[in-house]
Amino acid sequence: MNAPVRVALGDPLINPTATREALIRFENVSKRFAARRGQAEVRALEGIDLAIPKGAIVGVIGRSGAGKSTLIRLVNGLERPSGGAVVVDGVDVAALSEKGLRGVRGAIGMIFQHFNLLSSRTVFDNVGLPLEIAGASRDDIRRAVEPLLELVGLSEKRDRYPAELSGGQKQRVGIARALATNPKVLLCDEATSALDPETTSSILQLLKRVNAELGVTILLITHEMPVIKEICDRVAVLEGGRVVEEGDVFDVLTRPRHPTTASFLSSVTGIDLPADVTAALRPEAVAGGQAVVRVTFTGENATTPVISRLTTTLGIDFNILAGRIERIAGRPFGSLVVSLPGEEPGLSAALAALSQLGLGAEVLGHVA
Ligand SMILES: Nc1ncnc2c1ncn2[C@@H]1O[C@H](COP(=O)(O)OP(=O)(O)OP(=O)(O)O)[C@@H](O)[C@H]1O
Repeated sequence: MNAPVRVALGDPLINPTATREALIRFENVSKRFAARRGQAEVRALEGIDLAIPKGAIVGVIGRSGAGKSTLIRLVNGLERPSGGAVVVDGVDVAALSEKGLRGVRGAIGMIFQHFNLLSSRTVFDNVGLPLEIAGASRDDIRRAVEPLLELVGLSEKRDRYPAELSGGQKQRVGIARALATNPKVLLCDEATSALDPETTSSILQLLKRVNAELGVTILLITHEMPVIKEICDRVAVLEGGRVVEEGDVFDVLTRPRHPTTASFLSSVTGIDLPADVTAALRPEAVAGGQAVVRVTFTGENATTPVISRLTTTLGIDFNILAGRIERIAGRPFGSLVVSLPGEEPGLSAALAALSQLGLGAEVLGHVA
């Protein structure tokens, strides 16, 4: 028998600045792109109802073509909805004129997958650009830009040009520029998709700081579940232009209700079984064989040694085939794959006992 698994628990990490009050609200929003030259009309978004709480970091995940870019571009009026309302800080941006939109855009910063920096301008001048456009004085620009360069760790690169920077540094410039007008909202359009995993992590940590220290509400779109897992408080899953699942990140990632969500999850909460076990798995019970069961446990039920509870309660030994403990939204989530006697009624009794302990249990298959 392997040693009991002990899980050290901290308090759930809840973003202290997030409130229930919505800063952005999508109300029954639809977006259609008109038919063009032999192409049918595209229904990019349908019936979107979504609230982005003030101070939260909210992620929208979906596959290519799900409607993520369209959704985020509705917030700053880069796209207009075909129906419904997009309310930002009490203002329906869909109802604004171009002039009205320019006013609202100052309160909304945006960063992009490919950074969108001006190659002929230095780091300092890229960051100061939105203020320059707004007519700020050179002194005011300096007073705003210098602390932002400090925040993103690029004070020493202020006179460099984008071509002299790494991808991560370019995105840091993008973030500083997006913050120059002191926005309430930061929109992130696949902001880490062009970066390697380590750089992605450092940019996500920077976004977390921006949220915590400046109180900026963040709405990000991504096709990568690890991004959601690392920094978001809430997540919405978009599929075919509709929100198919939405909620607190820990709840959605540990108890996905929609198959699309589940399919995104294998990279963050799945376990790779040993190849010989995978190859031997069969759907039906094998006489005298073992059932392969995935047992999951969350922060609430992981305070005591999971394995010893199972053996003392169930009175049976079993083998651990694989296991891993994740942190999702700052809270522990563990998965163990075990094999135990697969014949009935013993198997059903074991599954019922696992459930009574508050543990998730899913039979993955059977082996001889
Ligand atoms: N300007 C446009 N004209 C016509 N169709 C469009 C336009 N913009 C987007 N679409 C269509 O709307 C749907 C949603 O596109 P969108 O770019 O929002 O998806 P996405 O989830 O961001 O995809 P990706 O991850 O590939 O960027 C797609 O079918 C796309 O082809």
